[in-house]
Amino acid sequence: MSDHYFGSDTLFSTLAESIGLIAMVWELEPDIIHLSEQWTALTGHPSADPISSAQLRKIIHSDDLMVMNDAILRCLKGSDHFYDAEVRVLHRNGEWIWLAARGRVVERNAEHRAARIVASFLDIGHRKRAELILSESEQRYRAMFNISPHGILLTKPDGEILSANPAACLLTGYSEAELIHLGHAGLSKSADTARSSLPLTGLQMGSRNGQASLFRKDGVRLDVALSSATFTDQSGAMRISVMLQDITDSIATERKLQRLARLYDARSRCNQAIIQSKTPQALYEAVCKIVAECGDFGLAWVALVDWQTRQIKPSCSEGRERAYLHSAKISIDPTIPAGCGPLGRAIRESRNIICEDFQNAPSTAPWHALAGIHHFRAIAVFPLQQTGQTIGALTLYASDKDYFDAQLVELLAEIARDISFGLDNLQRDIALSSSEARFRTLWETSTDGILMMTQESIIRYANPALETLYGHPGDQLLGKSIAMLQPARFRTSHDEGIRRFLRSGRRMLNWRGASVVALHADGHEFPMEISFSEAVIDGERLFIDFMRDITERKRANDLVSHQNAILKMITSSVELPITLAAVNQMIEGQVSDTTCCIQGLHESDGSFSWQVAENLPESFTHFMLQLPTGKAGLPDTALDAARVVADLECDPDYAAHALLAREYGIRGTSFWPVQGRQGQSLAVLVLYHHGSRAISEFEQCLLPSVVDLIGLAIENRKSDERIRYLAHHDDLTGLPNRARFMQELTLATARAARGGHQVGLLFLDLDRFKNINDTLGHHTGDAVLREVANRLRHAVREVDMVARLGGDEFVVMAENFFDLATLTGIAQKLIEQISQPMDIEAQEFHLTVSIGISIYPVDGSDIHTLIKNADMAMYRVKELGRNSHQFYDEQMSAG
Ligand SMILES: Nc1nc2c(ncn2[C@@H]2O[C@H](COP(=O)(O)OP(=O)(O)OP(=O)(O)O)[C@@H](O)[C@H]2O)c(=O)[nH]1
Repeated sequence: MSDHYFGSDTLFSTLAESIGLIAMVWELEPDIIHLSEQWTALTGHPSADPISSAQLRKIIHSDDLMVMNDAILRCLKGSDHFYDAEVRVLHRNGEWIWLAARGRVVERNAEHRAARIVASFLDIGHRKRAELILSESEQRYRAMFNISPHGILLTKPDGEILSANPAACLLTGYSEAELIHLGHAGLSKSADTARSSLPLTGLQMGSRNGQASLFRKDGVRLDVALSSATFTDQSGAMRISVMLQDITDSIATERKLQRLARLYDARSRCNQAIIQSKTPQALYEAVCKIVAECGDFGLAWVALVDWQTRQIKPSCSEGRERAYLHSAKISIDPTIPAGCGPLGRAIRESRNIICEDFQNAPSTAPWHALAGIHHFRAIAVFPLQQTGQTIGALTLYASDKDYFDAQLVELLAEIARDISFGLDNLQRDIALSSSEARFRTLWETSTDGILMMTQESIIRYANPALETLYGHPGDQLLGKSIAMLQPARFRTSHDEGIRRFLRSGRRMLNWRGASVVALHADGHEFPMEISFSEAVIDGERLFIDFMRDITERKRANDLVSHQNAILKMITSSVELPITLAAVNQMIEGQVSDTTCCIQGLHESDGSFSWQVAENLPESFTHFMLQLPTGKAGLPDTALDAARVVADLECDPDYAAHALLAREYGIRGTSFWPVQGRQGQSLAVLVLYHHGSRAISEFEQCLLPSVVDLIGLAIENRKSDERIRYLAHHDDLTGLPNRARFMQELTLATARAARGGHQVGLLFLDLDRFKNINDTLGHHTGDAVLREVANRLRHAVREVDMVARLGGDEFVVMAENFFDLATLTGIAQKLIEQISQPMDIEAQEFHLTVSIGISIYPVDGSDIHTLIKNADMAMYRVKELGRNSHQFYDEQMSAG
């Protein structure tokens, strides 16, 4: 402030200085501003010299000039004061400082215009800085409030909403006004009153952090994260700022993750159940329970389908809404609405069907009302398959729409596939266990020996029958070479066979029913039928051998084929000794340690006259043959009934030949009488046993039939002989018959033709034989004929043949005669013999005979001509008076 001014008004000056407030005195005309020292203190500018208003304006911030102008203008317009004109003044140090100016008009001119203004300044820099910070903070808060992506509510502690930012409006779907109207409580209630109310716990409690659910205006439930802070507003009232962050998605994701984690757990638990379940029903129940629990499904159930009736039947169900199934009608019949729902389609089409809005989908219309009661909003159906065929479905109901996201569906589908897989396994297991049981039974109870051997012929497995078959305990077989079951001579060919097969696949042996020779543990060999197959068991290629002891079968077959051979021999007229030798051989093949002898009876005297015993020493059989029946040889009863002598040495009846028997290594014997069809004794079959033993059951069966066979052979032989005899002999007289005679005549004429000699043929016909028949009967006639034959046979040489042609006609054939006189001599001798009286049946007969003679080749070059001519000559004799003979001559034929 200038000295002259302040100096001239000491009071004012003193006042100004003392209070330190007055900074300037502005004389408006002329424009002079006097500055005090306080100005200097405030602005750093000198105050000794007055300045003009223009100079003042230069150091006032351009933004604030208007403020200064307004203040002055107000004074100029008549106001005496101006207050708090806040302006920025450039401090001498170059910084802007805030000053609040307050002025007063202290002098006016005659026109009452302000002539002098006194102004004081207050340093308001501190306040301005505070205001700035506050303003910036406020701006930041406002900005944050308005543009925050998170909802912010300003509330009273009682939950009344005072303000809501745009994000909160966006989040909740309500306007700010609506929110203010609703308050906390309203937000935590759904607009849809049917839905449950979830409290905004965090808001109500005013906790700093929390989580809550609220319902949007459109009814959608939101999950929000809460972050609240309590503060006091300018009025000192307590306020709460609540920040809402929509975490619905992350909560949903988290829930899904949790649900998935639970379902993954469920899957592993299901897999456990699949392994542990023994039946499909147990599997369904276990899986249903697990899935319902882990997936938080209101209902999980397994439906089974009956394809014939098209009915769906719940196999099991789990979940709090199980009652749904009592009322729900579900089918797979596509012709009715109940069959066109997700379950019906899923089963028919064998595919997963997910319905994310169960209560609104057209296809689920039949169940909308019921589903509403049970809060089902989404459904997922996963068909279950067994061996490729859909047998039902796993069906799950969730209380939220869109519950089944892709990941969940995939997981549940996997569980369904696991169940299907489990069902197949279970079926396989059941089949396997029943097959295993069957196999076990077969393995353990089979009468066939079964062994499995490696490619190296090492025995891997052997069943109990095999042990019995070979006489080796099982533990002695396992791990051993199969060679121990084979006679040494077959081992090399077995090994070569296996090697060849492994190399080329060629089978030299019949794999089904090959006959081999097996070696028993006790060293004996026995016939075995063996069938092979190949299998890979536990990764190892094995040969499986099925073995059957065919000793009995072979014996039976041998027996049958032997019997057939013997029967053939019998019917083929093979010599009896050869046939009986075959019988002995058959018995010796069937009965171990036995040698046979068949001792035949002489037909006439009943003594043993022949024997067949090719395997007994001749000295022994000769000795035995000599022994009379009932003495030391065969027992008295040998021809009547079979008898067994187990040990000759212990039987006093056989003391005589026990010694001899021992010499030939014979201990026991048995006798089997052979009888003919009429019960007549034919022979005895004698079995000599090399050890002391009783007859076995088999032998008891075998030997009677063998004995019959022997009887048949002997009788057949006799019949044969008879037939053969009758074929060539006259049954009545025993003379060769016509057929035989014709053969012999043929041969004789052939010989004569070759040798150039002659054959004489004498044709005999008894004279008036008919009378005998007629008077005394045929029987006597037969006796006469036999006597005639006898006489004729004895009347001629051995070389001359006598035959009966039939009736009372006989022929004599003479070869190698010298002349006709020889033939005449024969004829006369025959006539003479016949004419001798015959005593037959106490009567005497006198017979004569007429004889015609022809000679080969002169009287006929063939036998028929020869016979005819002899016959003609005989008739000539008859004509001439009988009882004589005639040679044929050609005139007889002419006559
Ligand atoms: N007893 C018996 N009579 C037989 C047999 N075969 C034929 N006769 C009979 O033998 C008789 C043969 O008679 P013939 O040769 O025709 O006549 P005959 O009485 O001998 O008279 P002649 O030959 O003219 O001298 C017939 O009565 C036959 O029935 C037979 O086997 N036994």
